[in-house]
Amino acid sequence: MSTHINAKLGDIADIVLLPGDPLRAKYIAETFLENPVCYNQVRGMSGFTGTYNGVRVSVQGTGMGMPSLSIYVNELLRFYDVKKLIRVGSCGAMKPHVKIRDIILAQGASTTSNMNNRRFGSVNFAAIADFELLHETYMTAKSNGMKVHVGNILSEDSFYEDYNSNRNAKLVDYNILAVEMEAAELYTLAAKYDASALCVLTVSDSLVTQEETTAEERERTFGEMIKLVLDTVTK
Ligand SMILES: O=P(O)(O)O[C@H]1O[C@H](CO)[C@@H](O)[C@H]1O
Ligand SMILES: O=c1cc[nH]c(=O)[nH]1
Repeated sequence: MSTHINAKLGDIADIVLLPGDPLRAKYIAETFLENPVCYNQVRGMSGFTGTYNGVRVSVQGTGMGMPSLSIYVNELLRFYDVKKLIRVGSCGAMKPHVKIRDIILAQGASTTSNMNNRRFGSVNFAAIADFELLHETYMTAKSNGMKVHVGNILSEDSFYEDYNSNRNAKLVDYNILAVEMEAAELYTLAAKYDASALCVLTVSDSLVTQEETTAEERERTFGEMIKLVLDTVTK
């Protein structure tokens, strides 16, 4: 048992999917996993373990933002020996060619967060995905005929920013595909604890066109992303 996760060692699988929303964790467990068992309800941040293709997989909500994700990922890595962590999140598209409902594999995560400044001082640590996990997920997508974007994203500290600021224009020039709020911390912690991590995102809205998906559409397209990830990690 750790401070924020009320589970015994062994209750949580080696492979954990990480949605920001704990209700999405419940939806994923109930829709995609066989025999899901809830191992955590502390603060309503649900965690479940079940099987997919006969392989044990867990799904743990992380909350929104890097400080919240950091708590859950630290505890999964330090106290539950988790080896593979795949964030399954939503994001806002920043480039015009990235459309609503598209899927992004975040090869790297640039960040505005102060968490890495505190860790590394003047060094700008490059928070990157695990190469094998990224490659395997990309190959699964290709063999399923799915189009995915692969590239650099922005992990932002606050949701309500002025996204049309000059800063964002600069980031777009430098090929930042989309914005979300957790990947950089996930990648940094995975590097520290020698684990494999990847962030897979579905575009829920566009900062370019101001379009948004409906809740129903989001559920359906998130399903495509979840299946891609589960098919990859249970091969
Ligand atoms: O859909 P999730 O996984 O929560 O991800 C995105 O949505 C939240 C903001 O609405 C942030 O957590 C952001 O990263
Ligand atoms: O963090 C996020 C997630 C979705 N859309 C955004 O604009 N930002």
